[in-house]
Amino acid sequence: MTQSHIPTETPLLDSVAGPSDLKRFSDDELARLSQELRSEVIRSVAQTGGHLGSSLGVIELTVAIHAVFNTPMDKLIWDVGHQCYPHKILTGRRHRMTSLRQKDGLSGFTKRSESEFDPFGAAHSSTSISAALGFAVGRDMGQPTGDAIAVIGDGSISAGMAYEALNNAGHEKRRLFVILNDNEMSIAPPVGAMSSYLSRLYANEPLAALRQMAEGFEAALPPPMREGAKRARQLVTGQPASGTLFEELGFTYIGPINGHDMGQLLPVLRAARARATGPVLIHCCTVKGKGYAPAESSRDKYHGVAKFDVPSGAQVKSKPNAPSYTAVFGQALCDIAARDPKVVAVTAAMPDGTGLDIMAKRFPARVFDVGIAEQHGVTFAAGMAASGLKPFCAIYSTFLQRGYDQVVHDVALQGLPVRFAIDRAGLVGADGATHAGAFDIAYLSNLPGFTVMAAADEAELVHMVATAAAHDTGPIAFRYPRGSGTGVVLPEIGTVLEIGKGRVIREGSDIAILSLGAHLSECEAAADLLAAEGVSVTLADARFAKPLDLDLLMQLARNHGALITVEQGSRGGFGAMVLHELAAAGVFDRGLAVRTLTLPDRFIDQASPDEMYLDAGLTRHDIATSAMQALGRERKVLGFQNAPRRA
Ligand SMILES: Cc1ncc(C[n+]2csc(CCOP(=O)(O)OP(=O)(O)O)c2C)c(N)n1
Ligand SMILES: CC(=O)[C@@H](O)[C@H](O)COP(=O)(O)O
Ligand SMILES: [Mg+2]
Repeated sequence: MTQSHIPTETPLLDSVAGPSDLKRFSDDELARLSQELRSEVIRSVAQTGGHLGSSLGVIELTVAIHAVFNTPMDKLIWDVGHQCYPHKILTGRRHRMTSLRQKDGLSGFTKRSESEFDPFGAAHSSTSISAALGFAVGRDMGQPTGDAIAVIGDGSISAGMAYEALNNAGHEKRRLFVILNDNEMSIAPPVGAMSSYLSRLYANEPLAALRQMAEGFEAALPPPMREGAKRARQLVTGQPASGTLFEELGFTYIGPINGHDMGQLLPVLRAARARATGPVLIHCCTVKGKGYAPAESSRDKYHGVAKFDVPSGAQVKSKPNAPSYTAVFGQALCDIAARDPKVVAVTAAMPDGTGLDIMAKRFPARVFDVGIAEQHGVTFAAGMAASGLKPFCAIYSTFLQRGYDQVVHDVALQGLPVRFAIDRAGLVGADGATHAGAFDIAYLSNLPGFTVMAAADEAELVHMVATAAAHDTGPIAFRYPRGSGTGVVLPEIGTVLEIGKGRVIREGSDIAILSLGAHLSECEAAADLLAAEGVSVTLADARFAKPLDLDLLMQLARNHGALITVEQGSRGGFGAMVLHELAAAGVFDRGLAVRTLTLPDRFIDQASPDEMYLDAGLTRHDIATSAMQALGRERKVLGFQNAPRRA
């Protein structure tokens, strides 16, 4: 710690090329740097959009950690990674911040391939403590790595995986730092007993001053804080080193401390770093959106924002021509819930993102927010289904991956009628590969007894919600993409679809395109391109990946020279199911040309959804080109390849 020496008019941030530069700043200068960093984050995210509120809440924490620890030798692991913008600025990526979340730009999360200061990639929550413990073991087994520090939010620590890691870390007793960034917010207001417990930890005024539970840490703190710590400990527990859940699990618990006060953060981190021999949990209280009034005063604390005007905080949002799939689902489910009191719904911490907020407003007692707990959410829904209720489990495709064994073991194996509403199916844009809904068709269609639907447009989605509500004989899922629908007229009330039946959209004779889900409009455009080339196309919407409409499939196979399947999903999904049936029926023996258009066998980097589908080879031109190739009319393909593509 040195005295302040840099003139106040000189921006400190300009002299920071990396975290090592922070070591020469005094504590006052680190506090000054924090303010500059806050302004920089606001200025930068105003131009790009992104996860602003969470990043503003960890400004001081980021500066303090980098000032005290020795990254990248020490491994700093941000849970979810959506709060890592100040970390990116301090770790040599300031000049690239205007590219955040765009094609070829900086990721909105931590990413190993992006920087040595991102030792572990993230975007799905609650993984940080496990990964940090892995690094700690690596260090203890001689790997060239230093301390491991996990920073995890109060929302993310509600997930089962975080408890599993705490449990294991408490048992391992290795030197490890967990910083609980408690801003009393998840995406939505936090829920659950753990959240209430954390609130109680600092609701008590003596604790709020400072709770310092270990003798060693007390001694290392400056005298005024030491006294406060002793008093707090005795007041609360009457005895040293026990009391909080974390301590019972084997951690040394420090806090709660004010995560925006460098006067508390720096000495506590220094003391912990100097003295820790086992796992330590430092409980920091922060404010989501801290220091930017529009964020602090908004309901969602500007968790995720579009580009915005800095003085007013007004976000630049384009006016969509059609309602979002999410809103259509939320309203359709609410309408059904109004008619059927057995309908209930489950969200894992995303009531607004899934559209369940609509039903929650009208039927609050029938919508269950379980916190970030997809695994529990699925089995909880299975239990409700077993009791005779009609649960809709609304989880993004990418996050349902977390609950896969529960889908298999608790739902499918028992044939329970849980309805899975799978939002964000397909490529989602700025959140990138971590959030792509790529795999659900594959991972659900292979399960015996599962019914899997995909909505071609928002009217179809309304029908699928009705179909799922009426389906009592086993699990059923329907998937739909992020963003606005196609603008079709919505039915007043959904029609229950015949299970396993597709529909023909237009009839032709040369080639059949069999689409599953929201790429139907792109297939229609491809059919138009082909028609302009003199190719007559039958276009069908499969509606069901499982059970497949075998009558329709065989009819398409019989009556056309080639068949193309198209889906917004990975290999191993709809196309694979079709190939399996075609092979079983022996159609290849009769010379049918088949192509399956899926996402490629690689992860697609962030960009706009259109750019991502272009990268994936799933544009109308790709579909038309494949069709021409399947028909053996190679020369015509050139025309399509040279045609302008969507940006
Ligand atoms: C497994 C998983 N489920 C859901 C999400 C969506 N999600 C991203 S951030 C977030 C809230 C995190 O809250 P917290 O950890 O308290 O961080 P804060 O934003 O408050 O800083 C949620 C639910 C996710 N990233 N991963
Ligand atoms: C960090 C995270 O996982 C969420 O905030 C996610 O970015 C939300 O995405 P949507 O905007 O699609 O709801
Ligand atoms: Mg939080």
